[in-house]
Amino acid sequence: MSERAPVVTIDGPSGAGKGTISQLLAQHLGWQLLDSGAIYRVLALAAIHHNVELDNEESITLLAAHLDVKFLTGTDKDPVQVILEGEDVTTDIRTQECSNAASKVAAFPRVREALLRRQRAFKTAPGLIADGRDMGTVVFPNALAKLYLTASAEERAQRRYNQLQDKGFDVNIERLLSEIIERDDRDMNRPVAPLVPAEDALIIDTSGKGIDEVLALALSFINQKLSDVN
Ligand SMILES: Nc1ncnc2c1ncn2[C@@H]1O[C@H](COP(=O)(O)OP(=O)(O)O)[C@@H](O)[C@H]1O
Ligand SMILES: Nc1ccn([C@@H]2O[C@H](COP(=O)(O)OP(=O)(O)O)[C@@H](O)[C@H]2O)c(=O)n1
Repeated sequence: MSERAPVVTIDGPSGAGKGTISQLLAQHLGWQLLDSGAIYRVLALAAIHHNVELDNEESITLLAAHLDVKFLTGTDKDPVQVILEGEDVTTDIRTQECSNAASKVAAFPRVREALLRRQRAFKTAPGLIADGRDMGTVVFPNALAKLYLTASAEERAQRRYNQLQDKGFDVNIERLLSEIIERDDRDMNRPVAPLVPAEDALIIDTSGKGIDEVLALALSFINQKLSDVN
């Protein structure tokens, strides 16, 4: 692990474009990528597989401490392949059930604590792009550049609807919108590591902006920060 590897954090609510921009940045810069949401999703799936109640903080914390998850290089469609206890769960963790369950288990302080070291271990040379909800506020407070992406709930629900349909899931836009609003509310109002922009984050409202435009804004901010330290 490198103490000096630069970190760029990308936080924000569901469907804001974090995963897309993080993958493009990681490719462009040749840096590591941490999809922290995938860790909470895998934990939720493990709880469901092992019949652990989602409201039992102690059992979920134990599961988090012993979570057997691997992230492998995937395909163009799914650049990261997620393996839980030897099983490929790349698609399974993207269901609406798993999204909602992830946001429930993520609200427990001890669960978050148990996953901290695992997330920080992703910081290796030449640098890290960290995607999540508390990357710039809690996990990497000294990050070189912090971005906070957002968009209207309606636009985020529409994007997620298109994305899930493309993956072959059967989805309902009204349900998706109400679940996104409910999940935003839970993520923003939990007692630990709530979803909030870091004080020094650049906030980008991606409503009405294309992916290329958001990427260009992010890259110019990161390049400025990189040139400030060199
Ligand atoms: N600026 C954008 N404009 C339009 N669609 C976008 C934009 N950013 C991302 N998307 C699309 O929205 C969907 C959700 O984006 P994603 O990156 O998974 O969001 P998040 O990681 O914040 O939940 C993806 O299908 C992606 O291609
Ligand atoms: N750093 C993070 C990342 C995700 N999460 C939780 O995990 C859930 C799923 O995260 P995600 O990033 O995969 O979700 P999407 O933005 O892809 O919808 C979120 O709703 C959060 O509750 C978190 O608490 N902290």
